[in-house]
Amino acid sequence: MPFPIKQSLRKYFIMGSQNCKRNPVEILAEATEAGITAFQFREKGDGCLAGEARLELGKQLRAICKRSDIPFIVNDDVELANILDADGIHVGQDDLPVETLRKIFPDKWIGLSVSNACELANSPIDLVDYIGAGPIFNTTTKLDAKTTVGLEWITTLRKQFPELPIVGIGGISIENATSVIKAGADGVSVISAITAASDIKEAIKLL
Ligand SMILES: Cc1ncc(COP(=O)(O)OP(=O)(O)O)c(N)n1
Ligand SMILES: Cc1ncsc1CCOP(=O)(O)O
Ligand SMILES: [Mg+2]
Repeated sequence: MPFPIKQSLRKYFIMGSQNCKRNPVEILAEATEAGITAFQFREKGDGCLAGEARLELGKQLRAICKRSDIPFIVNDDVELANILDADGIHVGQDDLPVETLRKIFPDKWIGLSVSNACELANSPIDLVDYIGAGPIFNTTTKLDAKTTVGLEWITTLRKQFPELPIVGIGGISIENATSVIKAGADGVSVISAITAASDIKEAIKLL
């Protein structure tokens, strides 16, 4: 993995076509020009693409990340991560276990969502490359999001794991992003702060 992980987590954009009011390929191209540091393809939820259409979009988004030299992470789907030659995969607590994933992908980044102390106790942190901590604030983007955990969750994780790459997620905006970093995260991961922005480049600059 040629990318420095903590720097890559700094402005981590997550998106699928279901999050976009216009062409996702154009949105990602603008976002990379504006300085996002990593991208996660998350084609999931109401109105998302499936089958060939999903794969075709994935290929186009993957090509943009390659051109822009930023990591391309696939959400949940091992087969898609393989086909698209992703740099990493992001999974949650109900997805494929990290122990299995690490055997399949010895060299790809594995990101794991950790939302509370119970999940943390059951997570093989030594096998993951980074943690997605949240939802930090209220979000309407993910309908089945867990209970909002607040900035305290970042502080707690950082105290326990001084060196672990941590990215905050959930309801992160231009206005509150700094508080997530001050709490100890290496970066912010956002969907709507970018996809719903009237000026994507300005939003990324302000983030
Ligand atoms: C960076 C990052 N953090 C958390 C998540 C959420 O993953 P998960 O809990 O598996 O939920 P879905 O995204 O699969 O709905 C994420 N995707 N990225
Ligand atoms: C995928 C995900 N996981 C936890 S909250 C969330 C959605 C984040 O979207 P937004 O940045 O629009 O709140
Ligand atoms: Mg998942």
